[in-house]
Amino acid sequence: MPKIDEKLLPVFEDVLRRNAGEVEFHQAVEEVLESLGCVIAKHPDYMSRALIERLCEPERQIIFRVPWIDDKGRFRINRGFRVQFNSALGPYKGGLRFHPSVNVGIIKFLGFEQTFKNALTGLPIGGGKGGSDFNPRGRSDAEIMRFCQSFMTELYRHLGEYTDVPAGDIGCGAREIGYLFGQYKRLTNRYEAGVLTGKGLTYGGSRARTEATGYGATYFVDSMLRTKGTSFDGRRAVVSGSGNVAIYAIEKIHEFGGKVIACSDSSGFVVDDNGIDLDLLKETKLVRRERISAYAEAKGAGAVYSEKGSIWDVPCDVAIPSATQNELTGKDAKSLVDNGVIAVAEGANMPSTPDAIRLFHEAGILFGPAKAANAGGVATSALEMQQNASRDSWTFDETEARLAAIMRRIHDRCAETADEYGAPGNYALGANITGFVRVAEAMQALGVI
Ligand SMILES: NC(=O)C1=CN([C@@H]2O[C@H](COP(=O)(O)OP(=O)(O)OC[C@H]3O[C@@H](n4cnc5c(N)ncnc54)[C@H](O)[C@@H]3O)[C@@H](O)[C@H]2O)C=CC1
Ligand SMILES: O=C(O)CCC(=O)C(=O)O
Repeated sequence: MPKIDEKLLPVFEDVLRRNAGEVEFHQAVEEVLESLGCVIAKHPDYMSRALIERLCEPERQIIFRVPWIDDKGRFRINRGFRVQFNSALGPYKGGLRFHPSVNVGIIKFLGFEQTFKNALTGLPIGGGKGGSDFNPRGRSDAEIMRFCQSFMTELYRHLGEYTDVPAGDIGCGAREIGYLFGQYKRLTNRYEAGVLTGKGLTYGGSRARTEATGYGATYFVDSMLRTKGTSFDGRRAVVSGSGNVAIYAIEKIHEFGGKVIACSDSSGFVVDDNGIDLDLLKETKLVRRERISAYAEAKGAGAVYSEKGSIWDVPCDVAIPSATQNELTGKDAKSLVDNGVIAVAEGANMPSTPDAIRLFHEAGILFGPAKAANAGGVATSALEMQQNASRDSWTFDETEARLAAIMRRIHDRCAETADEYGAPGNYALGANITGFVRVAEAMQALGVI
């Protein structure tokens, strides 16, 4: 199994030393470096020009205080982050995560991954990520708005349509993007639509952006299945999470003729053998903002809620982890493989642990890594920027057709690169190398940056 090439070990040791304790960032870097031994053998100049070291060091890291007042008049303080990772290909681009677990290491791993993912889309976007340890759960609308306004009151000076363009992520959806955009507009006195993506359709958002990550992951799986002469038709799928990515992955799988039989949230999971009722799931999660247990209660017969065990023990043909990092362990991967899974694609960022990925590769199943499989969201954000720049607004079908074409291209590029480097079918290797080479070539052309 791949290990880091000895020429790259000093780079990794440096990352560990300079970013002590940032375990998710270490994990993300290690996974990419394991793929790059064969690249530096072909391109020794990448080493001599320190391109890999430069790529592991963010261009800029911003950490700031976010003070706000809750509904009871109490003063609250959160910490805000924006890691502007790499702008060789375009303005920094990547979401904002609002979740109590957020820290600089998590934002750094996400920004690092984003840089390669954005490169893979083939579109002119650099990589960045941000967020806060703010917990939106149980907060009123007014509290969310005050928090977002305070967050933007610092962040706005670091943003711009040619500089850095955030979007949503966990805990940051259309409502939060609206409040953030409103405050940006107030502070700058500019209607700079291209400064944020994931906007509402009434003020410059793109059709299909909401659906894009989940739809895109499903297109990616469909492309992988086609290489084996098969499809979603009649297949059982499990999708973890029940947020933005999960909901629209479920929607598209159903359109493709598959049946999603389980989904989850951070408290437990639901198995519904008749297939997840998407209208009820949307009502539960997007409108009433309730726990997934409320779905099972409302659905009644056929739907079983559980807080014990793992969603990955539910037998399925296709699995799309779409909740959070490291949610699918080696043990879960073994269970999926033993139960006959044929394809796994990462809707979330880094949801599979290194052990799990190793097992999927050893078992020879189709494995779509996050950088490729969930790139549809950011790609459609780039399409939103295009529409904003040309003051245009495309139809849903036109935008989705572009998304589908981008996902098929990403799939094919990863597969071709894997073939070229002697590892046919290894999409993870293909994604890492394709993304890396595109950024490295641009950095090389731009001088010592
Ligand atoms: N929204 C987007 O366009 C994109 C999101 N992603 C990634 O997809 C994943 C999900 O993001 P969204 O759907 O946007 O967020 P969301 O906030 O809409 O939904 C997150 C879902 O994950 C669940 N969850 C969170 N922590 C969990 C845990 N520890 N265990 C089990 N479930 C947990 C939540 O209950 C919720 O159902 C994240 O890894 C995010 O970085 C990746 C690409 C684009
Ligand atoms: O749409 C975007 O700019 C960011 C999406 C994102 O955060 C991700 O791909 O993880």
